Amino acid sequence: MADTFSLQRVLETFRSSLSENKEVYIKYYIAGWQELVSFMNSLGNVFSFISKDVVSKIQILENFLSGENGSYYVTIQSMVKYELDNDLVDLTKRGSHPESGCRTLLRLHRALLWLELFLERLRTSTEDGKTSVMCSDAYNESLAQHHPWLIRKAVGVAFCALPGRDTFFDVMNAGDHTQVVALLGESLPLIAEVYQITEDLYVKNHLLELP
Ligand SMILES: CCCCCCCCCCCCC/C=C/[C@@H](O)[C@H](COP(=O)(O)O)NC(=O)CCCCCCCCCCCCCCC
Repeated sequence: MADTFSLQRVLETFRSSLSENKEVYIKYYIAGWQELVSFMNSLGNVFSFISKDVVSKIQILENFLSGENGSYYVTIQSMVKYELDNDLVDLTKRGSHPESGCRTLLRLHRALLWLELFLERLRTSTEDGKTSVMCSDAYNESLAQHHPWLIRKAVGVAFCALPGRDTFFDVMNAGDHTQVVALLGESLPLIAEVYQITEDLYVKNHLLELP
């Protein structure tokens, strides 16, 4: 993996994560997150408490994928079926399976909604738009409701350290601003589709509130 972030690569990994019959490959789903983490790291140390959490969740899923039952973890769909069929998920309170694939992926899934909302704001923003406001509005509409007060406060502080819109567009490495906006327009439907497929699967299996 190259060390400079590119929005194009995020787009490609999320595109690869969708199978022909609309299942979601965990391998590419977490690769997409890995790209986003490297982007966040390039923005500074204030974000390291966030990236550490994402990295540990990526790691949990990677361990399942490369473990002896890895073949059940190829897609989100196969993981859900396997873990539920084998009672490997703590459904109502934390017990003997505190780090199931289902609950770990749910955390990333909720964050994917934040990403979608944030990128949509960024895409449609005007030159005087403030990334910190876009970020926190998107956060309040999504992830914030799942986070306790202390985390919300820490996240609020991190948002204040975000670079402005111009710098943000530049570090995405996707050409000039018009090109970034175009690429965002291309990426967003894909991210939204991956989100929706996962959401429907989790709704169907009553997994949206996993502890
Ligand atoms: C570039 C701006 C970065 C702003 C990131 C905004 C999202 C805020 C997420 C805050 C997470 C706080 C850290 C702790 C979280 C955990 O408590 C909590 C619960 O986990 P648990 O049930 O195992 O305890 N974890 C989570 O909710 C998962 C959080 C995942 C956050 C992912 C954020 C990735 C940001 C990627 C930035 C990419 C920018 C877009 C560029 C194209």
